Amino acid sequence: MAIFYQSTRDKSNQKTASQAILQGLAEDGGLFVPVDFPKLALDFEQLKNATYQEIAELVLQTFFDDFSKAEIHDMVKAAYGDNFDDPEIAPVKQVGQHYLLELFHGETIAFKDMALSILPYLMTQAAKKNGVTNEIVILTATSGDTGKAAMAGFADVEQTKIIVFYPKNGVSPIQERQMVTQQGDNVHVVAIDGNFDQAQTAVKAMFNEADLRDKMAKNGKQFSSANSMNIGRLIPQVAYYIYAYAQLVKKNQIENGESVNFSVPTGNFGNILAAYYAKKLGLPIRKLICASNKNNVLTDFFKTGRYDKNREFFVTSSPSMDILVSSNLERLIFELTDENDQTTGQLLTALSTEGQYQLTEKMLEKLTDFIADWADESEISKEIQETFSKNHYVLDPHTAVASSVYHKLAPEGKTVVVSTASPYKFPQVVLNALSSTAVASDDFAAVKALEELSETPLPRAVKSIEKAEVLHQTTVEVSQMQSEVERYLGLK
Ligand SMILES: N[C@@H](CCOP(=O)(O)O)C(=O)O
Repeated sequence: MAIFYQSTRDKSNQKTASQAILQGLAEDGGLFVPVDFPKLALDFEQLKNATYQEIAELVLQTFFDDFSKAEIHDMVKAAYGDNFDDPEIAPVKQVGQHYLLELFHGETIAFKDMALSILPYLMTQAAKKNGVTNEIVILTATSGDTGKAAMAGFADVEQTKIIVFYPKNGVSPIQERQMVTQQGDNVHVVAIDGNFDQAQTAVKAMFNEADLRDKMAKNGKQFSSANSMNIGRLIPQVAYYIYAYAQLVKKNQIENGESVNFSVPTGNFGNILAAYYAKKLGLPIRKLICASNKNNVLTDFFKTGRYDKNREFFVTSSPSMDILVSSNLERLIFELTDENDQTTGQLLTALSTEGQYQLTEKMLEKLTDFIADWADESEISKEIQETFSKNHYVLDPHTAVASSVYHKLAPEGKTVVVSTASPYKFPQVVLNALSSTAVASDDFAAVKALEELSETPLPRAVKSIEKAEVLHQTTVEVSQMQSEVERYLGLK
């Protein structure tokens, strides 16, 4: 059965998987979702012995069926190899009474590598498949992790250019250094005087700005996305939920068929939506814990059905989650409206014009798969400190949010906390949580102090940037983002 993808704002706008990946965002501003959601009879007696790569192949073959099995096999093999520093790719560790799914063993030590190591292959193969000879310009907004992972993935990939926008004062010093030292002839990273929401809104607007699109086309270029609005970013993330479950069965931690919870640090709603898609596919999941930091717009949404971004935007110690407009929620809203593209469009228009929308009672009743809460800065710090003193395990601040919220909600059943980044991306915050006396003059001093204190191996991703040359220093106002894109692409 061929799977088609429809826009959440116009169901008649349908594409094959490869076309949807190439496009990134639908012309009408909507996000692509499967027309018929696939189901799999997941046999964990077999899957418990599968490698990460085999599970990734299964997931990609199921969702992206206009790629051949051989193509998917080759792409998976190239994407998940010794670029990961753990042969298991996404190991599951027991910490106390729960489990941690470590998603930070890729090149840029954040969970974004799980999808961005394969997206460049999917993109270039999709271009071939559809006879697209245009240069594909990957336009990306980041609050810290996506940007570096996307650049690492697309650096020097033929027929592509990548442009990344990040909030100048809204990422950690290590995240920023990872980005500004990125090499590659097709890579451009730009700081903005604004926050992630402003960056993402401007990026989305550029996709569908008619004049810009024409100019791009006349110059043999077209946009795509490396953010989770691109279905090609989202679906590879489904694999690690299935793999985690298979590992728990293999280690006799759960019975085959037993439902588990996943606690997911949530910002743009991509990671937790991938978990929800895993559940729809057939994975036994009890509750999805949507864990937020002080930017707790999603906690309020799940508790009340009102999405209201009219609130203060906080810069926190978990910057990748500093988001008030969670893009992927649109895919869930589309389902809550019984796939009504008109209603979805109206709610999302209300969000951009009034900054809020309210679900009906009927829609709210359908939100049973999720529970939600948030952690403030002192709870994050306490969680890092307690996890280390009890288990000698160092959490990064994002994972600490998910762990803290898991402890707060204490759901029935076994829980996997999704660990989305290495603590070495946020050394000052983690060091301060672990020691009240340690002082570090800068982030690399904090890295060293943290390494000594925690005896946690230092990843090569951090070692390699300490002395690396800064290659990108552009900063623009939000209102100048489009003109910076045009300048870089030689469109003016
Ligand atoms: N958390 C993100 C923000 C963008 O999210 P994405 O999953 O849609 O790429 C980041 O680190 O940049």
